[in-house]
Amino acid sequence: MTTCEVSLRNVAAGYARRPVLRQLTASIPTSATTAVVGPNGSGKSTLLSVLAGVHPPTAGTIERRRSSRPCFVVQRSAVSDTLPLTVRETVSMGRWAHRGPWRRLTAEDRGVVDHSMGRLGVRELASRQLGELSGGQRQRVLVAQGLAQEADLILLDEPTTGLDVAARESIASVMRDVAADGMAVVHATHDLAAAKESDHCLLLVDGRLIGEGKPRDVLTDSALREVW
Ligand SMILES: Nc1ncnc2c1ncn2[C@@H]1O[C@H](COP(=O)(O)OP(=O)(O)OP(=O)(O)O)[C@@H](O)[C@H]1O
Repeated sequence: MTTCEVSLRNVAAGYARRPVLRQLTASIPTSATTAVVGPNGSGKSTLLSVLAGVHPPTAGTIERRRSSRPCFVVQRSAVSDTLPLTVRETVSMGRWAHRGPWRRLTAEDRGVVDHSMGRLGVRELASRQLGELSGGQRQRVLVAQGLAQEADLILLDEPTTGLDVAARESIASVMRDVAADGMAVVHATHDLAAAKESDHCLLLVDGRLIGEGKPRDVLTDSALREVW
């Protein structure tokens, strides 16, 4: 039986005078990957921000099974190129929620940081500056930072956009592995192939949920023709 990590009921959210999500009722399963799919402007990033707790809903309820802080990996363009940070420092920031920014990392923290870099294949880049990496390398570093948080709920906004096939496959395989470890992984994506490989899928159009379930049942040819 599927365990529900997050349960949203009649959730509404938006910006100033612009309502975006409307009457959204959906479940995010534990130990599974969930793809959030929909056209530009359909509300995918807004939904992720609501799940991350950084954007408060204006109506409805959101129930979490576990109370740890969610990890939110934003699109790589949202992270400044100019920050003078190495890859190791960037991934270590994932431990701040556990230690605070001014406390020294413990041996356990350093182990988690090394393990997270290893999972994403960026350990050999550890002493490089974030700003001098390629887009795909940076994106893998940001996902490693997310993993270092050891959150139960991982939210990734378009984690594979603009990446080559190898980098896409490496991120997809990490998402499957961390889901198998018991986490709930949610990714907003325009990559229908990646969405189809997910365990669960939410299809959004104009802020409304028009399909939820197994990708093969939601992303049918007729649904895709209708939406795009
Ligand atoms: N900070 C903001 N202030 C005002 N409106 C916003 C803001 N962010 C997003 N919106 C609006 O909310 C709507 C949903 O945007 P959102 O970014 O959630 O969609 P999306 O499905 O993630 O789009 P995309 O596929 O283009 O990334 C859009 O109409 C957008 O213009």
